[in-house]
Amino acid sequence: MHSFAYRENALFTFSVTTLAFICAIASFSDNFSNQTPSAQMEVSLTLNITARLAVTIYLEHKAEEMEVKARAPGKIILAGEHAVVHGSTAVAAAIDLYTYVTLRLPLQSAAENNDRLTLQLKDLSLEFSWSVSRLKEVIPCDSSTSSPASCSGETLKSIAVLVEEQNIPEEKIWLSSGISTFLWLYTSIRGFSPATVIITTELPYGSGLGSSAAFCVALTSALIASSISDKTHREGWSSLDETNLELLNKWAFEGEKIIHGKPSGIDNTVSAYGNMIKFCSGEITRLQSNMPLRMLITNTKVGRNTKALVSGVSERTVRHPDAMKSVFNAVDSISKELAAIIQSKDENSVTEKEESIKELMEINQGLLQSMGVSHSSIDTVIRTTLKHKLTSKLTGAGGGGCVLTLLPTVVSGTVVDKVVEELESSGFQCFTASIGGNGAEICF
Ligand SMILES: Nc1ncnc2c1ncn2[C@@H]1O[C@H](COP(=O)(O)OP(=O)(O)O)[C@@H](O)[C@H]1O
Ligand SMILES: C[C@@](O)(CCOP(=O)(O)O)CC(=O)O
Ligand SMILES: [Mg+2]
Repeated sequence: MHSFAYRENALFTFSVTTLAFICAIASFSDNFSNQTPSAQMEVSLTLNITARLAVTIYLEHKAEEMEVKARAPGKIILAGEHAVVHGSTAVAAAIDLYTYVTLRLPLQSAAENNDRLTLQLKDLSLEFSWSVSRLKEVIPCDSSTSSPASCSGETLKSIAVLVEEQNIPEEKIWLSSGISTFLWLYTSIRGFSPATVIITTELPYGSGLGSSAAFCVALTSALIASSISDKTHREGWSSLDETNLELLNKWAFEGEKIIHGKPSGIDNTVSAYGNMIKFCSGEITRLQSNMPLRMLITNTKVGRNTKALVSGVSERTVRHPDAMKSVFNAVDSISKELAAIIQSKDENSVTEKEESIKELMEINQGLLQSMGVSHSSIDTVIRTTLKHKLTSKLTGAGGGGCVLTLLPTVVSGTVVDKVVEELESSGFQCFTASIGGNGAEICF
């Protein structure tokens, strides 16, 4: 339906432009040679621009497809990972590293000749493709629904068959859950229709910076945007309205369930809404930071899998429910205190606030250790930064992945350079990212 609207629009603009073009030729041709050279030049320029416009619109129409782009950011968790899955409070912030999705939908006539759903993962030079009839044959039809619903075990099994057929290279087998999620979200939101979906990302995969959530949020944003009726072209990125944000966040959470098993929802929420949030059992409080917050991010490059780490903590909780309850309670207090410090407008100097944050990060890291999600590579980062009196904690699921190091305002660039040099000489990769930026955005 919306594809038609787009085509009619293009045809209308094309006709008007062509008419203007013909009128211009008619009115100028008779007396063109009688004009001064500068007037002749002006006429030629007008005709040239009009002709170019007409050709561009004609080509756009001939392309016979509609394109929607979306992007969603990764995140850091300042306090509360894992415990948040068990009902504790956590604090997270969006970072300025994004996953981008381009959705190309063929218009009606072109769709008749193209019956494929294609997924291109550009950074990995991988392409996966299914005929729409194959998708219809394998995925139960009731999976297409207008409101967010969970993927049933039966549907997930059927989708796994479609993923297996793609013969993913063994060294990239970790992508399987992402591709299953793609098929589930696409067919649930857009049904069984052809398209090409192109994905690129600035986030490292499986490193604690929320690549899975950014992927689910960006994909869902593009899918939802494709059915928004007002597709007036706007320059640059624009955010979605509250209703669509809420809808896409619910869908992205369902996607995260396929990848994480039992996600808390904090990653998709911060990726969708951006900024800095306090999150507890689905309840979101947007935080307004009243102090500078600089973090160094170190990627240990030790691969790990969030699903396995989350289920490891759950198993430990089943074995030692009382002890783990106390651990989760302690994390809850840390996150609440951290959120209060960040937002506080009182006279305490920035240095005092930074000292408190440092200590809270240290306690949080100790508790993450007791949940069994740290790693020797994380310990190496912690030891290296501590030599320079800097405090670090893991971020995300742990087990390797990324580590955050607080960079207080008094710390000089020379010290930071030294720490980075030392960390990188151990084979780690360091970078800084701006904290608390925009959430999901779309572009037509
Ligand atoms: N751009 C992407 N394309 C396809 N799958 C992705 C993409 N980004 C993330 N994923 C999926 O998410 C998984 C990583 O998620 P996870 O283990 O939660 O770590 P993190 O979210 O910290 O990066 C990958 O193994 C893959 O299945
Ligand atoms: C461990 C956890 O708290 C965060 C996982 O983040 P990531 O997938 O490692 O980026 C899990 C969750 O909250 O869903
Ligand atoms: Mg994840």
